Amino acid sequence: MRIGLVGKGKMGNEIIKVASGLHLEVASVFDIGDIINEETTKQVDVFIDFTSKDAFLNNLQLLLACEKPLVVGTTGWYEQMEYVRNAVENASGTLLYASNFSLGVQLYFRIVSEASRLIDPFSNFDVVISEAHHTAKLDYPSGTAIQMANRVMEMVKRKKKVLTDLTQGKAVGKDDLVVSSLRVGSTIGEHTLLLDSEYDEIKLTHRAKNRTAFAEGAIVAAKWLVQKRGFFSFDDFINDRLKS
Ligand SMILES: NC(=O)C1=CN([C@@H]2O[C@H](COP(=O)(O)OP(=O)(O)OC[C@H]3O[C@@H](n4cnc5c(N)ncnc54)[C@H](OP(=O)(O)O)[C@@H]3O)[C@@H](O)[C@H]2O)C=CC1
Ligand SMILES: O=C(O)C1=N[C@H](C(=O)O)C[C@H](O)C1
Repeated sequence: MRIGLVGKGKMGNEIIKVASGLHLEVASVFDIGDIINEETTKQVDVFIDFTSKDAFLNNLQLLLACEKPLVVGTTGWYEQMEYVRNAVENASGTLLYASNFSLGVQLYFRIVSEASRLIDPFSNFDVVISEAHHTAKLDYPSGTAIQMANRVMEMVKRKKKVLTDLTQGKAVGKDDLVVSSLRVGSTIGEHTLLLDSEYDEIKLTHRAKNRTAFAEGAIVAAKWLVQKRGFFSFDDFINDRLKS
């Protein structure tokens, strides 16, 4: 499998390192300003994109026109999910996305769902999400925190609205699910689900120690995707693996 890497930043460089350890070829690297077309992507079997929301959305049609599967690690674009899904389907293309390619986070997502299900009947507990990342991160809340919030909203019936920004002079409602973002130093990624009552608190935290798990997950997903066609999330891959 020959990888076409889109974006050579922190994650792009990690993909190059992990791919080399797995004896996989990164056949082409497309950084900002590089041309993506049929000619320049001849050597590529699958694209892996770690850029930015704007870069990903701007490159999407160009990438689909190359008729290669596309693994998307880039976050920040989930409000355009339907646009992206339609673009992939109209092009009869193949795309898999994840907010977080760490297998530990995929396990954590399931723990978040289960904790939310358990706390649902106990209305004396509030539920809050927080995330911390490095100061260079462009999007907030993190894609991972958005997916945690989706899981909480699915299970905790008293939460009606996700609140990612506070308003001066306005208190937080009991039915608001607060998602708070902190940007500090070179923090790789930390997510917490906090269950808080008058008497005690339960904190469930996932802390990434480095970026290797993100890169490994994206490469494993790329290997799975080259056999497929359609629009997928990393959950589809995990569920498929759990079956076999
Ligand atoms: N799903 C997951 O597991 C993970 C997702 N992420 C997400 O991945 C994305 C990238 O993260 P990270 O690597 O830390 O960010 P970086 O800023 O370190 O890297 C992004 C790279 O993309 C380049 N770029 C910008 N525009 C384009 C373009 N049009 N075409 C090609 N390359 C372009 C940037 O170039 P320049 O610097 O010159 O602008 C930069 O080199 C973010 O959205 C982040 O949230 C991050 C970690 C894990
Ligand atoms: O920008 C990052 O660095 C990360 N982004 C992802 C996200 O937005 O959830 C995943 C990881 O936490 C690192």
